[in-house]
Amino acid sequence: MSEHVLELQNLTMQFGGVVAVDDLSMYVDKGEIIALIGPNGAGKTTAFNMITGVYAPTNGAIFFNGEQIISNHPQGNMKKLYQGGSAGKFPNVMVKLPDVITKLGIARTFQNIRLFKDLTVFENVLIAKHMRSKAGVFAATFRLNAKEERAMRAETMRLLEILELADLRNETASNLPYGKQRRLEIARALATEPSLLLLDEPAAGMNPQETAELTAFIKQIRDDFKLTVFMIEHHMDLVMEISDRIYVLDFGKLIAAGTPDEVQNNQRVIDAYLGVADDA
Ligand SMILES: Nc1ncnc2c1ncn2[C@@H]1O[C@H](COP(=O)(O)OP(=O)(O)OP(=O)(O)O)[C@@H](O)[C@H]1O
Repeated sequence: MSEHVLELQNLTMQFGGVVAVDDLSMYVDKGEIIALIGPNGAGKTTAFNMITGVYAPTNGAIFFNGEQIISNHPQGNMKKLYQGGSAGKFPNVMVKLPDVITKLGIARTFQNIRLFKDLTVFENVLIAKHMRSKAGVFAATFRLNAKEERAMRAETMRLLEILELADLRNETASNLPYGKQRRLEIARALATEPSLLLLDEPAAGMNPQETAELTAFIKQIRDDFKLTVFMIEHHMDLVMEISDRIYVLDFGKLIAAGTPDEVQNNQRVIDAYLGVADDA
């Protein structure tokens, strides 16, 4: 049994003959900010998609707080096609859908911002809150539980205040400046009360000023919400400043892991990635 908040064991994701993630093993500990980096197409988002139940891995297992939550081995046609490692190591099959993963306490944001663009800031966060509620969105829609609904509205307001979005609560999401949309996306993730927050390129499209603000913001929410943060990011300034440890993927394979100093000085990483990263 693992004691890590998140542990991936020999994860492989194969799309037909394409091995997107190849035998990836790694862990994230409580309170850490961990970055997953690598060139375009290295398999980073695919790794997030396996952790959050979007894809069932072709092989391997995922543990959350020491408990196995996902496990699989090549099945059907994939038995012949399989090119990853560690075949035969994971006999049991355990699959979970994204909403179940969310309820366990793992939340994520996406590379392309996914908000309800025509709804207000408040409504966007309130809907995310319902994801975690016992009564669910159905009950909320038909006002089946007025007391719970009131509590959720109050919690939504409190969250917006902490994240400095309260003044914008009645603004339509699509009218927000880009940096605030990203912040709202993170607010939506936090509304589901996660203990582990996955951020997929949170600084994508941001200018240096917005990136610097985001760096401080991620540290702040890690502390305020007692989170563990696992993020994919191309902005090396942000990654090097904020990360406790960094994992580097290249063509689906883990090529390095270590502190920012260790990774920056790793020749394999320099060859594979860092030389081009700042242009990304
Ligand atoms: N649903 C899918 N079907 C087929 N191939 C896929 C699918 N999703 C991802 N891939 C392939 O898997 C590989 C890894 O893609 P992925 O998006 O995980 O990389 P990435 O490291 O997140 O890249 P980027 O930094 O550009 O976002 C790529 O070759 C991609 O084309």
